[in-house]
Amino acid sequence: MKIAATHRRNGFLLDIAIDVPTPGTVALFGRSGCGKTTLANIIAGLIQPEQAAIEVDGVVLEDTRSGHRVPTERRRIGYVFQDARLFPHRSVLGNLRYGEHRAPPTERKITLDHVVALLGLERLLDRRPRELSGGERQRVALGRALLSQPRLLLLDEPLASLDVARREEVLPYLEALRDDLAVPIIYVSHQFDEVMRLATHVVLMDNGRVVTQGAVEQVSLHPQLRAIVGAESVGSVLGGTIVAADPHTGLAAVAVGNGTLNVTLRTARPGAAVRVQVLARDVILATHPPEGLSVRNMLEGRIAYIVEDDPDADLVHVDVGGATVLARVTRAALQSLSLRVGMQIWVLVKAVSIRGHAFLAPRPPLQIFSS
Ligand SMILES: Nc1ncnc2c1ncn2[C@@H]1O[C@H](COP(=O)(O)OP(=O)(O)OP(=O)(O)O)[C@@H](O)[C@H]1O
Repeated sequence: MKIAATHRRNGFLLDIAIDVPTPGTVALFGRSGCGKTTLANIIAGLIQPEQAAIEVDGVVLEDTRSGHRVPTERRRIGYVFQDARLFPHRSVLGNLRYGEHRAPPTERKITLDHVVALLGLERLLDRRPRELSGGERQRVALGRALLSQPRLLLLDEPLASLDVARREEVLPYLEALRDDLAVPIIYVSHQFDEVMRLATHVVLMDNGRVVTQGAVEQVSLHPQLRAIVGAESVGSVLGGTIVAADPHTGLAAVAVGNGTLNVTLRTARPGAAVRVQVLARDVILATHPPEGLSVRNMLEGRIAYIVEDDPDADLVHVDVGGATVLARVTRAALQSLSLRVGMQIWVLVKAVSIRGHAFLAPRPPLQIFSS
């Protein structure tokens, strides 16, 4: 998928270039007003930009240089907004059928049965949208978009109107959708925990431009992230593999870098890929391997960088064997421990401070063809 766009509006300039392999989930992440929705609308064909070159899976949707422009209704983009925008007078099934009818007959690969099972809609089919919770409405909107057989799913903050409990309810469905179908997804968000759970590629945007883009692990270390998520939420995302899982305690041992972290994971399966986030404020550094502590998570590493965070504290980047842990350390502690680049160091973190999510990389699609 290649997306390049330049667009000027009321003094705001959007100037973006993204080139990522498909399928996958690309998160457009940035603070309010940075241009995420503008870019999504350009991709959908709802805004005509000054310049654009948009190609999804080898199909050119727009190329302003040659004057080629596929009209919005023929782009085959499944656009899901913050509010579900369901037809109020139709049942859930009727809304799903509407999506189905929009699909070109030759492209009907994603079936109604598959979508209903994937999004857990079995018991809701006869209901009207007003009889659904916000999370259920979003699941139906996702189903309707999928049944239009999109070449791209464009999800613009689909969880933003939901409370925390409802968001948690919908997120596993989004994960299932990402892992089960080979439809490329663009996911607009300003919640980093959603990005960490869903994205295979993150585009960090600021003021209409790309600050950085790449894997979540890499983007989590970028200094400009702090301005968006806040100093308290700065932390590194580490990719790992589950080596052991205890269903009784809910704790899983996750191999990360050259060590192991114990992480609370609801659904843990040995061998599965996971991402864990360790907040910089929760990390303790020790210059010698400590003994007699209750903390069970300890990684050995070397200090790679020390970056000023604010007038009183620094962010210490510790390489723990190919992965990086961030630690927020006061200037006073930095000096009293004589921390410096290259130094051997032990990283300690409480299991409850680690957020973990099972993560499956996209794989070839299941057999979802109608018989
Ligand atoms: N219809 C419009 N007319 C003029 N300017 C607009 C319009 N919509 C958005 N803008 C401006 O364009 C810029 C980008 O807005 P956009 O909605 O794309 O940002 P965003 O990152 O999606 O923000 P949010 O997370 O709040 O939805 C902002 O400066 C905004 O004020």
